[in-house]
Formats: sequence, structure tokens, C-alpha cells
Amino acid sequence: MSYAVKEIFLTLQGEGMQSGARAVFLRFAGCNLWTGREQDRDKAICQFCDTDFVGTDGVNGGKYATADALAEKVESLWEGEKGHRLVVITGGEPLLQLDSDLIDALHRHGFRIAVESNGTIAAPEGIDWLCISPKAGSDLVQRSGNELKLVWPQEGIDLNAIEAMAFDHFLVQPMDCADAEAAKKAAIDLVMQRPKWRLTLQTHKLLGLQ
Ligand SMILES: C[S@@+](CC[C@H](N)C(=O)[O-])C[C@H]1O[C@@H](n2cnc3c(N)ncnc32)[C@H](O)[C@@H]1O
Ligand SMILES: Nc1nc2[nH]cc(C(=O)O)c2c(=O)[nH]1
Ligand code: SF4
Ligand SMILES: [Mg+2]
Repeated sequence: MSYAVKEIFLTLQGEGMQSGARAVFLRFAGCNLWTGREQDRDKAICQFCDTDFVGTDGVNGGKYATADALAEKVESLWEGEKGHRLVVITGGEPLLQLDSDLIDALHRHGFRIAVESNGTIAAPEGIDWLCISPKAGSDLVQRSGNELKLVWPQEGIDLNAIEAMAFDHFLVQPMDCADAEAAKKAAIDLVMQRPKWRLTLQTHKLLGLQ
């Protein structure tokens, strides 16, 4: 199958337990919880998205005909030292498009594969680091993984139910929104009340990185 890619770029992973790691970001176009159009935001299931994932017009974006062609483009962006290759596959919702062909091709090119998903689609085998970020009002299908990263505050989230799921790490990330100060405070309060959780910040935004 072909892959619709919004953009591909080299940066530091800004979020979660792998934050600070050099990584190629592969951002797929499209999401199942929002069209990505501002006029649809109010009626979307996920209303706080900070990302433009519409179309294929970003840096290195486009339609990639094969998994190998896409893996080669990812590899070409990994400059310098050959080792420690990490690709973060995100979107949009990457599990709408990520398949075993692409997982195999990226592994053949020497990459560890991290994925950022909203958890509404079961993850395929072979992902090396799975981050699930639940969205209130959506059906959480993927209930295990390496890290769960909850954007906060969100109404309608059952924290006890989430804590019972099979994740290695439970992270809370303040929502980037009009009242960012209140969101930071709410995230800090959550950790203070529930020590199973850790605070994660969007460090790329603090650093002025992509
Ligand atoms: C743009 S999403 C793409 C991946 C996938 N669709 C998902 O939601 O996990 C990447 C990450 O950014 C988080 N995110 C999106 N909007 C945010 C915001 N306004 N503030 C903080 N984190 C946000 C998501 O929860 C997710 O962890
Ligand atoms: N630097 C950087 N780190 C990130 N971690 C998760 C991101 C995402 O949009 O999925 C993201 C992103 O957009 N940029
Ligand atoms: S699920 Fe992810 S990509 Fe889709 S709208 Fe929400 S934050 Fe954005
Ligand atoms: Mg982002």
C-alpha cells in the first residue's frame, strides 16, 4: 500500500520517557478523531490537538509508494553517526497506516521504532516503543504498551481504570491550551495525588525545536 506522509524531520524527542533522544519524526497525514480542519474542531472527539496533520505538503511530505521508499527517506535524514537510530512515527493517527511492511523495512534500515498513538486501533507487532495517549470520548482499544501519556486536564477520564492497564510508565502532560498555567497546575496536582504518575513536558516547545 502507499503511505500519505505529512512531514519527516530530524529533531529531539520532546515528550515522554525517551525525551531528549535524537530521532527522525515521521508524521503521517490524517486522524480518526478529528478532520484537522479548524471549522470541525468543536464537534471532533479530540478537540485540543496541537498539530497540523492535513495533507502531504510538509517538509519531505508526499505519497510514498512503497515501504522501502519511505524507509529510505527516513534513513537519508539520519545524518552523521550510524548507530542508535530512532524513528518516532506519529501523526495524525499513525496506526491508520503503519503496517508490518513498513515496520520490517525500518528495522532492516537499523531503526528502533517508537510510535505515538491515540490507542483507538490495536498496534501491530514489532513496535519497539509504544506510547498511547488516551482521548476522552474515544474507545481505548490498545490497553498495553511502554508508556501511557495522558494530556491533562480532560473531562471524562477514569484515572483508576487507566492505572489498572498494562503500561510500564504513566505520564501526565499539561495540555497546551489557552489556560496553559491552569493545565500545568492540574498536571502537577495529579502527580502529587497519584505517585504512580510522572510529569512530562513538551520540551521541544520550551527549546524552540520542531
Ligand atoms: C499530535 S498527537 C499524534 C499521535 C496520536 N494521534 C495521539 O494523539 O497520540 C502527538 C502527541 O501530542 C499530544 N498532544 C496533542 N495535542 C496536545 C496539546 N494541545 N497539549 C499537549 N499535548 C498534546 C497527543 O496526546 C499525543 O501524545
Ligand atoms: N520534538 C517533538 N517531539 C514530539 N514528541 C511527540 C510529538 C508528536 O507530535 O507526536 C512530538 C513533536 O511534534 N516534536
Ligand atoms: S488523536 Fe492525536 S492527532 Fe488526532 S486530533 Fe487528537 S491529538 Fe491530534
Ligand atoms: Mg507534536
